[in-house]
Amino acid sequence: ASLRTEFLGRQYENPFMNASGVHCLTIDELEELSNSKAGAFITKSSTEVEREGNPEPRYYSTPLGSINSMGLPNRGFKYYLDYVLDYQDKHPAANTPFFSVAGMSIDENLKLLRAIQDSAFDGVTELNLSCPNVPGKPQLAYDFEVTEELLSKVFSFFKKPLGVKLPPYFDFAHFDTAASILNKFPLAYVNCINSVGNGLYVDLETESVVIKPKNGFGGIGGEYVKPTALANVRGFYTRLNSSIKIIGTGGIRTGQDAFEHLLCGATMLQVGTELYEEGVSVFERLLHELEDIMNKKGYTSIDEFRGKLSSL
Ligand SMILES: O=C(O)c1[nH]c(=O)[nH]c(=O)c1I
Repeated sequence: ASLRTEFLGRQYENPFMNASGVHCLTIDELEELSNSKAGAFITKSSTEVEREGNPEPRYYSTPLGSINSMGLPNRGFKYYLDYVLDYQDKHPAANTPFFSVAGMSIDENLKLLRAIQDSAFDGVTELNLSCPNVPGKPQLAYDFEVTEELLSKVFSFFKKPLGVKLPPYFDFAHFDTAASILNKFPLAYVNCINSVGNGLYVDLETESVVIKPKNGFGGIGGEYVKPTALANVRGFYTRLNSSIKIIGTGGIRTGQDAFEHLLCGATMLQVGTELYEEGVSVFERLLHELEDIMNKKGYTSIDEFRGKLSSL
């Protein structure tokens, strides 16, 4: 079976990539991703100015996943733009890394996107509308009016491929409203889901929370979130114009999880918690496990089953 994937007119050896935020804060981490079996990779969401992020401990792994309240630490927009432009020059034949942006305000998002539009960047941009961990900042994509206002301003000038990173939704009315807004714009894709916001993990021994920021509240990832991730992938796959592709993120720990996301309609697949725990070797394991499942089922390409989830 072949895992070759076409996404936004570009060919990828396989659909796997890192979830923004994991293993992508420094050039060393980005280079390790570039040299791994990942089909693609993406930078840490950046803001105009470098950020320390929240006080530690701010990430904690559990048997079933993870909780994080990193607080948008990043080296600043210029650090990542310089990296991706340098990457384009050094690897003219390869696919340029994806670039993630998470401005702290509408104006900052517009400023960063204008800079990308005016630059030589020829890759795909991901606008993060769903960071749950900046104290005092609600997740943009839970405010439908602001989301629509931002996207209409963005698409008045941004002409390069742009996707949005969405938080999980939990109500059909929200799927319907979000999709009706997103369908108004020439979006390249939606990425479902970001971590499930503001969960709480308790340590029995210490009778305490496990991360310092926000009294222990943080975004949940890993096995806990797969049913929600699959529901959001499927919910948008069945509501959005077919021109808007889906990136599936959330709970991908095995080839089986990857297969399920593809069956629900995902094209690219992002790995967060499992990559954090296992390192970049996770990609080799995942693509072999996915290939084995496809061979057992008699599929030679992903196109044969993508989106073909049956109802009863
Ligand atoms: O705390 C973070 O840095 C963070 N953590 C997440 O789980 N998702 C996000 O989009 C972000 I920007």
